[in-house]
Amino acid sequence: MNNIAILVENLNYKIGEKEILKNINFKIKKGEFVGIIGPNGAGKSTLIKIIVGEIKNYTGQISVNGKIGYLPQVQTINREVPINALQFAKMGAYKKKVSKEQISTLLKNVGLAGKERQLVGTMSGGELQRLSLARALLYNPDILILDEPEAGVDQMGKARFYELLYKVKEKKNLTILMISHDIGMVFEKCTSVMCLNKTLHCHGPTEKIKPDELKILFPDFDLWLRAKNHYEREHENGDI
Ligand SMILES: Nc1ncnc2c1ncn2[C@@H]1O[C@H](COP(=O)(O)OP(=O)(O)OP(=O)(O)O)[C@@H](O)[C@H]1O
Repeated sequence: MNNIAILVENLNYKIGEKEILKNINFKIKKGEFVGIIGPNGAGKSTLIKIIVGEIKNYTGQISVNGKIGYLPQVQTINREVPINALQFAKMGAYKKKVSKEQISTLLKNVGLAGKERQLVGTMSGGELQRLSLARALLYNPDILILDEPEAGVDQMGKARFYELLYKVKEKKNLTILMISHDIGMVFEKCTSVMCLNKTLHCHGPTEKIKPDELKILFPDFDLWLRAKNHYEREHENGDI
């Protein structure tokens, strides 16, 4: 288990008579950046909720080696609560004492320098996403789990965020598990891919997943190709 971050064995989960996840088995090694893809209703969020401990009535074994930092979707964050970026980030520290300077440095590292006093409700999707990352990092996780970080974030914000994630992963030797609907971005940034649709259809290093395997899962595969071409056009000058 030493070099394994997450081990899932014989996982099954039902809601009533409906099978949501069926016989899921996989290992994620430390330091991997894994993208979970699959159609709507495939069970991706359910799998993550099981790994982070939100859902408990499954059968099978889940072993997690390290502390998990969890980033829910931006849309689930309540923008009505009148708190500023500093207060929001500080919640990630739980009971640990952190100084304002520590948080300010972290905000700077995620590209939010000087935004300490800005109300969370007035932030863009991209800013809120990076603020959530700062909050999760304050907890010093070994494993970061993200549910659709691109939701509510524009294409450039998304590319910047994935680039930032990759840098943080390298610097802190994190393992990342991320649900995404942006197949193009997953193939650009992740080291491996998991294709889920109730069962695990394919799992392996990004370069070893064959387009034919994805075509079976995604009727709108052509859309992905268009998204990929768009991404390449936007990045032809090497900008992030
Ligand atoms: N509380 C619930 N009661 C009944 N069915 C549920 C419940 N939560 C999830 N489901 C069903 O479980 C299945 C998997 O849902 P889940 O949210 O994990 O899928 P997903 O792959 O994350 O989908 P999406 O990409 O649309 O977010 C879906 O068919 C969904 O309708």
